Amino acid sequence: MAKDLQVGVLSLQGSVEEHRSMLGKIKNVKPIEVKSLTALESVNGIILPGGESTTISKLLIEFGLFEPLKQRIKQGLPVWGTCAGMILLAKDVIGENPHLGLMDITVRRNAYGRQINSFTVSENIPALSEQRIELPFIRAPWIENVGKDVEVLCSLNKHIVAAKERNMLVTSFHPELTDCLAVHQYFIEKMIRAVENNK
Ligand SMILES: NC(=O)CC[C@H](N)C(=O)O
Repeated sequence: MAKDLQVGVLSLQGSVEEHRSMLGKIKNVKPIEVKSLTALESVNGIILPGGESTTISKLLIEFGLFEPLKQRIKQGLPVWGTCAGMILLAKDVIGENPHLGLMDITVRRNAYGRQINSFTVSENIPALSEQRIELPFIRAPWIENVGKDVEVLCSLNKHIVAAKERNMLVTSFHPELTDCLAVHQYFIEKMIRAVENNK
């Protein structure tokens, strides 16, 4: 029988509950609230949720998690950044200093405009799911450039909104606000379970 995976959600600010509730619906997965070093050390993978990237970055420093998280991701911990989480992972943020600076992407914050310009589209992303999935965008960033090791998973109107580089997955949109578990399942099976099976 497959061993339970401890899947963390960085729980400092943002859409934390939504991700935890999605993880709670997946078999053999234990959602873990990560806001301490001990919790960070215990997880097999981690989700950096949407919210406000500058706030989450400051809180990471305040809680003493910034460097430890950065190191664990560098060492191969599977990570999925949604929206603000994508901004946190980017090596390059247009007009601002980067935060964790780990993934070879250039992102534009609030690229789609303000809260009022939030929208949902339905797309086929064969790399992530066999079903069509709903993609809610909320003051979302997009990716303007990717480095050579980055795999582009989805573009909308020529803007990249989902990508992967080694152990890092990023999406501009919020699957945790839909009732479709496909992207969570992808992260767990294809990224976390894959690493665990190779240990
Ligand atoms: N829904 C989100 O995560 C929005 C991201 C937010 N606009 C930021 O720049 O951090």
